[in-house]
Amino acid sequence: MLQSYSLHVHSVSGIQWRKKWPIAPNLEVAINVDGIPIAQTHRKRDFVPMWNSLLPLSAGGPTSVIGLQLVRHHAVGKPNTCAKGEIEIYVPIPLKSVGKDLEPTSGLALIVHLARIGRDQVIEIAIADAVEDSAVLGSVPTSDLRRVTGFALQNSDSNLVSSLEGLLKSLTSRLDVVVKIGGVIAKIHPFAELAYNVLTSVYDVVKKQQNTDQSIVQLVNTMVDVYLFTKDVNSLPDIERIEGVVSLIVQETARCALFIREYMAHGFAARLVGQIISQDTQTIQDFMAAFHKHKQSLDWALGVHIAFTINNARDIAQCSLEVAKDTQQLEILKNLNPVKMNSNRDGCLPGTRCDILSLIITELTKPVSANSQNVFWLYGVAGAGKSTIATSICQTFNALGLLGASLFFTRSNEASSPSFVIRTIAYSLAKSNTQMASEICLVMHQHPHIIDASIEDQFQRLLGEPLDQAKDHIHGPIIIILDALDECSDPESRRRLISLISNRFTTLPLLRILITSRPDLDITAAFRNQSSIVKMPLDIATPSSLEDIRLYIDAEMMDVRQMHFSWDLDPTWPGEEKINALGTLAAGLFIWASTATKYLRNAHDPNDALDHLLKKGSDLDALYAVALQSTKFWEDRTFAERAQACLAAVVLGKVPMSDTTINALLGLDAKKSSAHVFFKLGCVLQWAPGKSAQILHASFGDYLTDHKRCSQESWFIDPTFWGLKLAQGCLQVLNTELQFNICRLEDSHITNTAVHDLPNRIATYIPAHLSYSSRFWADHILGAKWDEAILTDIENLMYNKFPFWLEILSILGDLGIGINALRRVGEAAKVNDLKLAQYISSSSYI
Ligand SMILES: Nc1ncnc2c1ncn2[C@@H]1O[C@H](COP(=O)(O)OP(=O)(O)OP(=O)(O)O)[C@@H](O)[C@H]1O
Repeated sequence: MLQSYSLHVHSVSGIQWRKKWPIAPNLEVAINVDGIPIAQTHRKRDFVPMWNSLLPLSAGGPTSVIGLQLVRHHAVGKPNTCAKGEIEIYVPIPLKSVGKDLEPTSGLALIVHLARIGRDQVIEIAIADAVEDSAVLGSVPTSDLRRVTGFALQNSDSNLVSSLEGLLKSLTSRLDVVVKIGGVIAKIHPFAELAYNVLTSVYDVVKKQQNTDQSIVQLVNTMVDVYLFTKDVNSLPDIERIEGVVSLIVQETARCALFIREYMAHGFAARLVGQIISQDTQTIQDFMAAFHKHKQSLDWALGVHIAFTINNARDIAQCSLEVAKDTQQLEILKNLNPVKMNSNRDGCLPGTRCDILSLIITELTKPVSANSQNVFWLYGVAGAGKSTIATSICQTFNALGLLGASLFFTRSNEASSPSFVIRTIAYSLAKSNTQMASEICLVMHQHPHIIDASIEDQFQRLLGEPLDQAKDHIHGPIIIILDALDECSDPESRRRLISLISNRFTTLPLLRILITSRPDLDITAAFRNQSSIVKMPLDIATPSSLEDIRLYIDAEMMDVRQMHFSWDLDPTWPGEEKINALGTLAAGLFIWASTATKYLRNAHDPNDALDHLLKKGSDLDALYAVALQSTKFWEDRTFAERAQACLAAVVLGKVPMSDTTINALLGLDAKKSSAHVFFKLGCVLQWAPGKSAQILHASFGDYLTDHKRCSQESWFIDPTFWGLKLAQGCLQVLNTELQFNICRLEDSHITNTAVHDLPNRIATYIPAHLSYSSRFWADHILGAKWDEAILTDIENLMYNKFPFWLEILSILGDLGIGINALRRVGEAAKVNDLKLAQYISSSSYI
């Protein structure tokens, strides 16, 4: 008798082509049953095709074999088979009869039908099974799910509930010991506290429930066993001795607690069904294995009395979030063209910001539910410490494997643009979760130009839909951090992003989004009345903020004393009274305390410098003035101008530049290098010879360029004046250094991708200052006041070097920048020089 089947041909993985074909091959899958051709998929022209074809099949008997061939079609000539494989429909397993029930026979076989099915079908089968069981037992003979659930609840083992209750009680009390003794150990405390809070909430749920699962009881039992060490460790030195292992254990506990909470939230019937899906079962086993391993490490560390750390805790149990390993997927994902915006700073000094960190962690890890608030906005004045808090949160969730994406915006980074945000989040999510990776790759396949779409479209296709599809494979919250949103471009450019965050991000309950920013008008206006956004001001005047700053100053003084070792300062220098006085002057502003202590570190005479600081008062501008004044640059007019130019390049530069690049732009030679300026500004700039110079804090750039705050000072940087100077520097570089075939390519007709050593050639022939000038000259020119000299420089570039400029942009992969720049300069030229404007508008058509 004929039996019908459906075959879903999805895609092919692991293809390695022998040759690099210039055109994607045309591929199809041909299907036969028992050697007879039955069907084929549509052809797909792709190196990694996805067919997604559903094909009906018929087979004659239990031994039928389905043959599948990957066939390549050519423009001319016959198609050829690249790969083939077979599946048997039935798998008979030979059995031997045992016992007395069966006659001995040689042909006894169990026939197994193996097929992959979807989650819905699994649930259907499980419910049908449960209904059948209940019918056999004669209690609830109905197919109604609710009644099946009720049946399952009534018949579950109440002993398990009480044993889980008992175990959780003892686990939380042991964890409480760790929270208390680990209170000041930053490595342990946030994780222990999170685990404690979550487990307490699980305990409350369990007390109310009438049922539970054996596997969860076993898991909690294993954890309790690991925490036996709390009985022996009563003193702080002891816990410090085993700090490394304990830190891993509490991280694991926090992860596990979050998983248990999500798992328990699904209700018994759903969990019963979930067992069949087995993903949760696998996760539970992974956790058990990890805890056993930690227990061994701990026993060893306690036994041999040495501190012991295991690197890479995440290797041990990759539980809820897995890394996308498929290299082909990674290749596809790279087309999202994401940007790197990681935090490269330190988190909070241990012992500071404890309350706010704990509050944020609790908010971000609240149970997933459709109507909970999932966007958390921390706002406060410049330098209050928001980004440092965001960094600590980022580190905490990264260690827990729950960090989905983190974007730390900075004004000096061209990547801090709204257009990169959604695709960078999508890329990071895909990298942290295999299911998300598959879903996003599918979107990229269906919408190859998605990164050129509007951010609303990108949101829907790259976040909304994939998260919805992958939701069953995501345990618990995924944390997204957007730090310093006010530094993401300007209010006009980020208008749609802000609206997306306040209206649409709140519809993604699986994501927990921490946003930090200054209370800029556009952001405040958008978030103010949005009920699904938790608003949290970072108040600098609270007693705990003041105490945190005092702690910070105290800790920083150790560095100051070390720097000034030749002064033989007392180990308690400058004494409690002066530390308190500095704390009072900082008035809750971390940036004041941080700049002040850096100033003391770099000062020639620490005692003099400290007295000077104490006299100046708490104004941040006054502090910056003290730091700048102390360089003594401003007494000599020529030197002052050079220092000002160097600072302007750092503050107005479109990307961070090294001292050598800045020298080339400003026409400074080695004797007058910008390095001399940067060397003396360690308390406000981050710089090392040959490395890029960046301001340590955005508020310093604000101060230097604010007419109202420092126009009377020699260091004031008027953006219109210095913007023009930088534009002139760029144009002079371009007019001198641009030339035909700058990278010495053998053939100028081939594409960039065909030049295998292009990166080496770029490094050799295009120095950083030439690349910077090519990309940003037009940005500096806009908003500046044109004069005769700059007009001559622009004309020179346009009439004499224009093709070479386009060539360099094309090599750098930045042609888009050139076209945009031309358009904007063309508009500005209309006001200044009509002939040039006409020339530019005709070049724009090239
Ligand atoms: N808890 C902390 N522990 C140690 N240092 C801190 C802490 N908070 C802030 N700082 C220091 O203070 C400086 C300013 O803090 P941060 O950059 O976090 O402020 P912010 O509120 O994000 O400022 P802005 O809004 O201007 O970006 C940091 O560079 C850091 O050195």
